[in-house]
Amino acid sequence: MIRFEDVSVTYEGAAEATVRGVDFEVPEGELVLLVGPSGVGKSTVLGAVSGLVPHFTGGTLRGRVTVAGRDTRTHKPRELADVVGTVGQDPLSHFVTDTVEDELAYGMESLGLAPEVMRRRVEETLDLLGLADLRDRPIATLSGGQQQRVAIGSVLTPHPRVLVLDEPTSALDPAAAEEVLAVLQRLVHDLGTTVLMAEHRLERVIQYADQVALLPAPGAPLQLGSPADMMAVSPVYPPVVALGRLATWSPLPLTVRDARRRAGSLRDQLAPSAASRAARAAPDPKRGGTPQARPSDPAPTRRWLPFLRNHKPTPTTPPATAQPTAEIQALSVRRAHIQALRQVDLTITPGEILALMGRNGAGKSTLLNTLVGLAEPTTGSVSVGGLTPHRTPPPTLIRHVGLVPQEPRDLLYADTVAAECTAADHDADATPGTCRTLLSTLLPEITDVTEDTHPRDLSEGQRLTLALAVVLTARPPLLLLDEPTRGLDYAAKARLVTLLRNLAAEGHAIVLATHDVELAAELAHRVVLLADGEVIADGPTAEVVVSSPSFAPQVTKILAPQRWLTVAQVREALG
Ligand SMILES: Nc1ncnc2c1ncn2[C@@H]1O[C@H](COP(=O)(O)OP(=O)(O)OP(=O)(O)O)[C@@H](O)[C@H]1O
Ligand SMILES: Nc1ncnc2c1ncn2[C@@H]1O[C@H](COP(=O)(O)OP(=O)(O)OP(=O)(O)O)[C@@H](O)[C@H]1O
Repeated sequence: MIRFEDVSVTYEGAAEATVRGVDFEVPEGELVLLVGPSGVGKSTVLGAVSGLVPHFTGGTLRGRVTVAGRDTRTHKPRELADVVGTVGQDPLSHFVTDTVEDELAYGMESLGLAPEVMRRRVEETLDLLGLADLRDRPIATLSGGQQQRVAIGSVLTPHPRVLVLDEPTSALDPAAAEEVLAVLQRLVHDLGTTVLMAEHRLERVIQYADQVALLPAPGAPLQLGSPADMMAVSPVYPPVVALGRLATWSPLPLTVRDARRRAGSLRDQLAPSAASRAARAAPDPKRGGTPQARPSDPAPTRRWLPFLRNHKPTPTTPPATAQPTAEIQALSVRRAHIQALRQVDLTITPGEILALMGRNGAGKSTLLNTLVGLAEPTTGSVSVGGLTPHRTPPPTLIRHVGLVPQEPRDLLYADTVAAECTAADHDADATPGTCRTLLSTLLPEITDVTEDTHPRDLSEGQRLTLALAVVLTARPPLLLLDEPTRGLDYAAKARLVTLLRNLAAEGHAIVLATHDVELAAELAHRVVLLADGEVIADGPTAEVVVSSPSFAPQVTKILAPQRWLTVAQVREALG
């Protein structure tokens, strides 16, 4: 159904081809997962299937890509639209109409389907993707995850034979991701739909793949094989595989269920450390709970950019006497007729890393927005460093709080990476070069990107890192990140974890709104769960996530009833 014959793509101005010698086939009715580190060219391969590369992106495509027998060099994307449905990384750029129902119907209208067929498929898709309650809503008022579900729904309704999906679950909560993937699997199994999908959160998707197409490094040949074979050699792999590699299980487990079946002896080996951890763990006086295990590395340095040194500082529990960085009291926010937050109380203290979790639409972004003055309290109060955010002028506020938004492009407005960094230095009154240094430290590969690259042409991970560098340039005591691991591979995520731990050790308070349960398990001191605008749990990470089937990380599920959160903890305990 999809055939690549010795394909290489070179973007304009690039010294070398982004992908080269790509040669593989995807048979009809298979789901193939495209795996590889950030910036390796996954979106480029996907774009070559939908025709967006090179017709829309520019550059040169050598070799041949055919989809259902059509050559994508000679067929423009719209001439492939009846066969290929594409969801890119940025749902907003997809939408052509204003409301959910219109958007679901649009693709079918352009193909001239009969009104009764359109009606039926819209209803089916609203049900399948849990969008029925949102059918009349303007798309612009939906949360990030709700928008992503609409974007997926809008490509499903025309029943294309081929689906090309670039990180389709990146903004979805864990339960919604499972629902969407189950729908895709049904299409593959029941209708013979062919799916080519790139996704960084392999823990969510690997079990659905028939085959894995691996791009291990820039310019390296693409390898196609069974998920287990590819996971044995891939530089990127989910925690279940990391645990399998650590325990030398063969074949490698790909699901929590597989791993649980083999975990008996590992649990036995870990039992003494689990018992001694339990005995050591003193109740946390501040929160009345058991603190999670913490690395016992050297004391943190006070230097700015300490992550330059590759050390793991001890996450600090803030002293009880510390002045709060931010305080939220009885906060309610109404947006149009939607009650986005209800009576939220939250105190954020210096040095703490707090993960805000909850289903799509629970109110996480709204809460972050109130902290940076982008949303106003309807009732209640918000105070950051003693200031009321929505009444504070931005030049003052950026020194107190910075938000890396869900769509980094909402923050980036210059035409080049260099101009973006210069503007950030200027806005923050920082020494020229501060932003650029931050950027290269966060993402060493950024040196491959010229100063003149348009932020739009960066890969998703690169763009997010640029936005993070821009925000950090002003060194705000409160750093907010909305879904920061969207588009990041495991290595970039590990660098982000080190960076954020070090910032916290310096006294920065960090709040992450995230659906990435593995990130929360690894990084957060505390998890606040929101449901329908209300706080339903607030406590140490281990306590909040352990009891939740949706929010527990893979290692916790595999090794229960012992309470381990990450592979790193298990490795340390095994010595
Ligand atoms: N339109 C474009 N013009 C110039 N360079 C581009 C363009 N699109 C992508 N690139 C570059 O090509 C490389 C591969 O990008 P691509 O988005 O395909 O990688 P990716 O594997 O999908 O990355 P990620 O996982 O971070 O999304 C990156 O260095 C990127 O900067
Ligand atoms: N401008 C708006 N007008 C009306 N309703 C809105 C607006 N922005 C958000 N909402 C609604 O407020 C609720 C909370 O949205 P919010 O974006 O805070 O959720 P979230 O928890 O961040 O979701 P996600 O995980 O999908 O990003 C949702 O029901 C959303 O549809």
